[in-house]
Amino acid sequence: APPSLSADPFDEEILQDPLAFQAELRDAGPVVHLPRYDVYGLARYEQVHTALTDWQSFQSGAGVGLANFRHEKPWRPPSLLLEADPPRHDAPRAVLTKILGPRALRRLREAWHADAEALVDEVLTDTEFDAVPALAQAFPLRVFPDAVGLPRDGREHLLPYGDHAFNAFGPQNALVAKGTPRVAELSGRVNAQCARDNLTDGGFGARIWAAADHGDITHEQAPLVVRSLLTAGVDTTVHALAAIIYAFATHPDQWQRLRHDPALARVAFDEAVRWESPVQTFFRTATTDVEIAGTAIPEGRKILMFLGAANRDPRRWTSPDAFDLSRDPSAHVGFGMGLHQCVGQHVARLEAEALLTALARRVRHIEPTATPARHLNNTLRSWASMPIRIARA
Ligand code: HEM
Ligand SMILES: O=C(O)c1ccc(C2CC2)cc1
Repeated sequence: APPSLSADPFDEEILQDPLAFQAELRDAGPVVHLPRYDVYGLARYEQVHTALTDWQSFQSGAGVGLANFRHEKPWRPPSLLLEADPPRHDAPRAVLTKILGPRALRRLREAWHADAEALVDEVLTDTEFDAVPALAQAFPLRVFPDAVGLPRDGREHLLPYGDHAFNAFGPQNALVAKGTPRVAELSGRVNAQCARDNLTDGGFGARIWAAADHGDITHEQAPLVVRSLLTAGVDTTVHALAAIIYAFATHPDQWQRLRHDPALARVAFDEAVRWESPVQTFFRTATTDVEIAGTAIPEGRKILMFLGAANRDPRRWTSPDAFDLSRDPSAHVGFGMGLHQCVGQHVARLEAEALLTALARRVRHIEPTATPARHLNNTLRSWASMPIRIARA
């Protein structure tokens, strides 16, 4: 039988600072039973990579949270991408691959770089501010809803909706209870924003509906595919941008490297996603009795993949805890891997590149002015506030 650890991975102390627990998990073995939830934990890069790429043995269709959709009703209709396996997964995935691909984003590049410069100019009228609201939240909320084609009003529901959705992948703990009173209202608002007549022409949303007109997906599927963008596309990038700013505020030498070579913005984004892993965990369900690293996992059991732990596994990475722009972070699992690998990663990368390029030109020095405050979430590694001081270039 595999080793077991009695800790609760979703305990608030562990969510606040998960690194020691993740090291304990990795060292306990390639597969660790977690009796607290009767799930199997994978924290080493090799096993997480195996589970992510073997979608037949480790399925998403029973949900990618602790809840097993075969036994309990999901809190919302399952995603046609995240919580679907082939063949159901195929058409919606092909539609988003086209709409969110690097080529499709070329038309946004110039506008997003200009928006980033405008925002940074506004923010830098002060030299001390909280980077979370001022930059990490402000920039995605300035460019992404417009790119989707959302109306101006009602955007304030996106962050709390996503925060609850990411909590809901975990157990029914206090973090989920915190969001429950607002679920009906938030869901109503977000679902309304997926309706065709609420989406402006040319945006990602209208293009999803046009794909239904073209017969690539059905008109019943279209609003759910738009919902995927609204669920996955806001909180993730907000916390990734916060992670990038935190990484550079605490590694001034790396900031100077970026300033001298702005082309490093792209690798800086992936290194920050590896180092912080804004999406920390996801589950899979054993499709049949399956074996991984010599451990038998019975059909129907949940497997908990610690993406953040895999991204800091010393068996895979040299000096994993270092934030280092000279490494090649491209094999990180911060966007998943294989069939379900993040289809929105190019959108996220473009947002980060635009903001980082604007900051690198204007800011000579960044430093924390107080201990930053974590925002706790069952799935997201996130920040509530990050007070910094900058020196203008
Ligand atoms: C830094 C920001 C982001 C991070 C860290 C992130 C992370 C991830 C991860 C780990 C997965 C794989 C889930 C799994 O294997 O079960 C994923 C899938 C997905 N992401 Fe992202 N994501 C980010 C940004 C975005 C954005 C901006 C969008 C939309 C524009 C998006 C849309 C999606 C969708 C639709 C899926 C499901 C893909 C599928 O199941 O085929 N993500 N993301
Ligand atoms: O399709 C969705 O609704 C969806 C929700 C959350 C994510 C997380 C991984 C970024 C991905 C997709």
